[in-house]
Amino acid sequence: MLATEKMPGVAVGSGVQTLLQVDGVTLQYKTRDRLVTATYRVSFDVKEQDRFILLGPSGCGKSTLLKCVAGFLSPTEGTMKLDDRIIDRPGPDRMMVFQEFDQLMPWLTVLDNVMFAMRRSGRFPKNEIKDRARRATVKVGLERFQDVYPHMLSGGMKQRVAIARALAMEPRILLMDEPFAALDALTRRRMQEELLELWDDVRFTLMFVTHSIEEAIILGSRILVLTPHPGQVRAELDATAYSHEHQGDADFMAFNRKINGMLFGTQETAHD
Ligand SMILES: Nc1ncnc2c1ncn2[C@@H]1O[C@H](COP(=O)(O)OP(=O)(O)OP(=O)(O)O)[C@@H](O)[C@H]1O
Repeated sequence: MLATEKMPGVAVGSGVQTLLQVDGVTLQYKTRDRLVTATYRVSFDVKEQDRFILLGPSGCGKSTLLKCVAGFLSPTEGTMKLDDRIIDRPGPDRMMVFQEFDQLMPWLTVLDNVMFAMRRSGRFPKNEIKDRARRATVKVGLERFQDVYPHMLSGGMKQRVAIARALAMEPRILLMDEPFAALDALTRRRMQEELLELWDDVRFTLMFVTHSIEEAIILGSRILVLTPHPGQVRAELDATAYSHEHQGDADFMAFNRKINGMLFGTQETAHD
């Protein structure tokens, strides 16, 4: 089935286990002369197989929240738990997928790129690494490209390698911070479609940061709308009903306007 259809009847993220619990999280940076509050008392849950979007204006703390999930910084207030365990450091159960253009090592083949992080982590028996890496590339549909170098791949394929490399570490959640922000509109759309297709095949749990309302609606199963700096939760929305095919539809446009109003208007905090 086409990935961009969001599968009516399949309850994405519902009835499945809560993976990540964020409870009243305030995040701050201490600089030499001031304290910057990036987010204020943010709470949300991410369930297995969610495509969970953090959406908000520049500076509202989206990246900071993602870094906290990754374990690079700790909350000043509140807790973050993954599988009921407090997150207090980085770990292979949370893999960050970086932007397409800086994430693969150009001198290594696809398979070697996937194996590199596995070797470094020391998590897997040496004699299993190659097989595991092969399985990860097969999972993302790149079995015929294992011995190819990154410059021979399309942008979408490079993204698949980066995701294969992350998935090979068997994370509980994939974290992506505005990976498509620098791309032209057509490429961006193709990458979004690729990501959804891959999600359809593999059903990983995804946390994705964007400040594009449209991208959030297309990619997300759930959208957390944050207020301007410091970020607070304005709303948590179900976006399972919308995808690329619905982009010009009245419903899609109305949903877009609703979110736009939440971000830039005066709408009250809401949950639906
Ligand atoms: N290392 C840092 N030291 C001090 N302040 C920081 C640091 N990183 C981010 N900030 C501040 O924290 C706030 C949140 O930043 P963050 O990058 O998380 O926002 P964002 O929503 O991801 O923004 P954007 O969409 O522009 O990437 C901003 O006011 C930013 O200036």
